[in-house]
Amino acid sequence: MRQEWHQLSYPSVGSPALQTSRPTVDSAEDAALGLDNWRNLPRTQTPPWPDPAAVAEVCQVLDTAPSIVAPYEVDQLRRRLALVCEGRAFLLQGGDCAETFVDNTEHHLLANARTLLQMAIVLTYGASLPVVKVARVAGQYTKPRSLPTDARGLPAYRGDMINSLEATPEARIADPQRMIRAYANSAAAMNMLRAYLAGGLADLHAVHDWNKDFVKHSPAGERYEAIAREIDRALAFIRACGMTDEEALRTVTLYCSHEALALEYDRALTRVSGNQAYGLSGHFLWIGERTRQIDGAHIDFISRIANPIGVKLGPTTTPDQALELCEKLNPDNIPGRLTLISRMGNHKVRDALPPLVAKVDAAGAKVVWQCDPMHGNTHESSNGYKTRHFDRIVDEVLGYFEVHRGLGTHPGGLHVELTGEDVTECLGGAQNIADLDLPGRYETACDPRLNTQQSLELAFLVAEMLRG
Ligand SMILES: O=C[C@H](O)[C@H](O)COP(=O)(O)O
Ligand SMILES: C=C(OP(=O)(O)O)C(=O)O
Repeated sequence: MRQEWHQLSYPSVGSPALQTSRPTVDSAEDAALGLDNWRNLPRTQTPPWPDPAAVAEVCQVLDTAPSIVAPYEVDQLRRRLALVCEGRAFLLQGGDCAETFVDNTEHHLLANARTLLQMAIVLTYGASLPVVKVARVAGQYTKPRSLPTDARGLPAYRGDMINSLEATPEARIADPQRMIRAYANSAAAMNMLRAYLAGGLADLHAVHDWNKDFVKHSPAGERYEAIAREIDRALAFIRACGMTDEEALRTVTLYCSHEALALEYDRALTRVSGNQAYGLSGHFLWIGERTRQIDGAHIDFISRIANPIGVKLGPTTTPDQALELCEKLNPDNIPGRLTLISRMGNHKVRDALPPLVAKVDAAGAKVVWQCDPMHGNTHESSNGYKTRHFDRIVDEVLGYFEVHRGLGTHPGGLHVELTGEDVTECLGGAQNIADLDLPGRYETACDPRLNTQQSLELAFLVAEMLRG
């Protein structure tokens, strides 16, 4: 039976009692689920924990702690992503490159959530489709690195879950106690977001008012006025019909996601529900470009949990590798289970993406195709900052739409690094941020993020692409 969007919001009346989860305490069950197989497999980007016994002790604490998310939410997200897979919804995923403990504040979390919601309204209108909203939040505390050391020769910063950004040899030692802090921060973040989202943060009219403000004040606002006016008229129509009290207009579900890199953490927060394992450290977990080896530890772990999952695909991915990932990660070909996240770079997307999409599509593999226009477009500015240019980001998205339109597949979504703060980390956009502006507010702990204005501008441009 075809399920519609509104039927996926809550467990339907008459559904069985809410399925709860439990820690994996039975070793026979553990073995059957294979949740620890990864421990014997080749693994890259392993956190350089100095003392394995200390890691085990921390994991024992996390093993029985309440999980960050619940299995029914994870299932609900998978069903929503199935609609994306079928071309009946769009996926918007975004947030910090690296969350930090110090920035896990009410102000920062709400600013990021608000920016994502603002983008979602514009995209909903542009695509005329429901938008599934997934934040990089409540667990995005690990980073894969290109090199083991930084420019000063210190051990690389690997995310607050592993070591500290502070540039001293002591602060860079991997400390497993940080997993407990990451867990506590993630739980607090989800608690706060759930409360504000239920209390009106996502009210459609209020969020659109913020967008109108953006259009009014942005130097490029004129270009977006037409779409903003159309959304305005649509909302006025809804109001005139007396639908202002509709639950759907006042609340949204915002799912949380992070890269499953520190497998000790994600394994410790895995629980069993029914006869399946769920990675309950987040709703959606993904594997990065640097850890997607088909016989490696990360792919093995993620293959064993029931969550919707993603894999990043860079320009060196071969069509055979893409298909192998589908076969290994989604053997039952469940729509919504697997998202393939292309991050090719704007110069390569038009050549590198088509063979992958064609091969996966020809094999009948059901996937969500999502575009990450950030990670293939990083360069160093003339004054030494790691940055990305807005024009290249937009061009990669454009290339991604062209490829999917050419092949008749659904360009299912966007994955971006953004913040609701007025930072100066990415170049260009209507504010015309230049190399010399970068030091003004360059605050990221790792990679450059779009600021609020650049994020909204991207949403308006994508809305134009979706309509056109
Ligand atoms: O966010 C992604 C990666 O962690 C990052 O791009 C790697 O950065 P590096 O090349 O500075 O190590
Ligand atoms: C590290 C990331 O991406 P990638 O694996 O694509 O480099 C990321 O999204 O944070």
